[in-house]
Amino acid sequence: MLQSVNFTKTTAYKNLTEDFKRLENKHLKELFSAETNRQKQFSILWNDIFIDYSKNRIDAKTFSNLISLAKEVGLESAIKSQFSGEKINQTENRAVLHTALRKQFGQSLVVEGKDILTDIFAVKKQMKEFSEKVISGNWKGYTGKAITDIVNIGIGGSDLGPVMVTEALKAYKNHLNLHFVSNVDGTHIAETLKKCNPETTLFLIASKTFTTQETMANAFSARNWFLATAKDDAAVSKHFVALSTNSEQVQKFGIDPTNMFVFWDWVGGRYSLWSAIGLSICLGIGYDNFELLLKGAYEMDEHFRTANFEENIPVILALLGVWYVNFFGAASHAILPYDQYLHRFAAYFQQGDMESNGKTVDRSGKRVDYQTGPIIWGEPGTNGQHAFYQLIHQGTQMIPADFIAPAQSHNAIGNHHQLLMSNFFAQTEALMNGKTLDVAEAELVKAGLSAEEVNKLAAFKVFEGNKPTNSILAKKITPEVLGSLIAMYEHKIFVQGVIWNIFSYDQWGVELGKQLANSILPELENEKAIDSHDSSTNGLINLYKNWK
Ligand SMILES: O=P(O)(O)OC[C@H]1O[C@H](O)[C@H](O)[C@@H](O)[C@@H]1O
Repeated sequence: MLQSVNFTKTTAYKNLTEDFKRLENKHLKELFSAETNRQKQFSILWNDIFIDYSKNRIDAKTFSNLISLAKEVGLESAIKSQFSGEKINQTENRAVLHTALRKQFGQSLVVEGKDILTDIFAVKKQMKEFSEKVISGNWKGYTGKAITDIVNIGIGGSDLGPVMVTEALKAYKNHLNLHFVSNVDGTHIAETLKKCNPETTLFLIASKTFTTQETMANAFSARNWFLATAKDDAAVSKHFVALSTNSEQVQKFGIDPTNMFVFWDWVGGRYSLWSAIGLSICLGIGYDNFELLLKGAYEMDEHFRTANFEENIPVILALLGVWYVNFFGAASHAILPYDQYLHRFAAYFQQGDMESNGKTVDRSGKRVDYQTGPIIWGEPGTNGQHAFYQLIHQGTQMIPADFIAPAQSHNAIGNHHQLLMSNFFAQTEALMNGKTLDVAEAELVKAGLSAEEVNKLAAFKVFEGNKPTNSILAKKITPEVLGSLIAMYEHKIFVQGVIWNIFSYDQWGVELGKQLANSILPELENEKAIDSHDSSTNGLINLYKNWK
């Protein structure tokens, strides 16, 4: 079981406090000139991924104290607990075993006396056979036509992962058109169905619980739309399949149990793309590529599980994050992929990270007196450069950022990739070095400005620099590399949760809004004025009722 340790009371934390005093006002430029082999010291080449964390505000001593922190909070045994299937998600009394889904054929994992890989491999086989049948055109719709369009209906973890992965691996896409409907806003399903033909559309109803309001509403609307043309309940089985842990609800909805792809309560929603929830991935890029994605994740699992902390990528990234959140007071962390295909990567980890570590109560049930999970955000470069990088460069907040780029593009058109990469390299360099007042003045003088104008303008052209970044350079974004990158962030999140002494695998914080929406829903169904809430909520509801 996970130990409950307040990391701010450890010796390592005390030492880090001293490190902070030493480094708080030290410029990264100074650190680089003091250590000529700094990149070598603070980087890891692993498979086809290179992690350069040298542009961080640490020195060798801080690095070693951060590693000690991981040791002191019992990270080693926490990793063992997670991988072996202990019920570390204590508030839900569940194991956390998305890593089991990535195990390779021929392996086993016995949890509570049962080899859980037997069931996992059985579902994978079902996914392989089904996806191959649909892709080849052998799976026919109710009028005998092959499937052309797949609509995944799901939300949160039953949507974001498949969306992100199928976008990231679009270069591997086959002929099937993929659509994702998540929002309960009728616009989402309506606009999607406009593009589909009921005879050739396959719906995947993706929901771990099969009770999620948004997903069920969209699923019922999709079925009504389908039956309006098919006019035969028996046709549903050729066009609707379920990805879920809840067979009872799946059957109630009317989906044939043979069309159900199961997973288990030990797969957290935001960690479920590796499970049956990944069926849309198999359909979109083929089962073999899905297996490669799992393989890449498995390799990262093995690295995380076995590498010394000093060489352990997720552990190091997590510790650097803690360093900025808890010592420098960073409130957010940016994920900035220089790859258009990764345009949903940051959005995916908004759920992955913020739903996991957005907690205020520690594992003993007490309110924490330190900061926990940061706000995760980001957009692909170079678009972000022309939008929000201003604040990263010259704003008052410290925003540690991960820059991710592939050395090889899937679309080598002209010199596009060189243009992209020149920006990737330039940004972290600029964030680190900044621009001094002297340089800013000299540039203005060179541009022919008068002394007075130089004096007026120079301050605005100064970049303090000293902004920490990680550069994550991959050879190419293949399914395997993507799998490794996703698993890398998953483990980073876990490590941070262990250090912050919080439960990373529950998400009680999403419940209150759901509860209140359920109590408000019947109030919207009649014309009566509402007075059961505060004046703001009553006023809003009543105005809505007047206007609708
Ligand atoms: O897969 P489902 O059971 O439909 O859940 C979908 C999503 O909704 C929940 O409210 C949680 O916030 C998410 O963690 C989950 O992924």
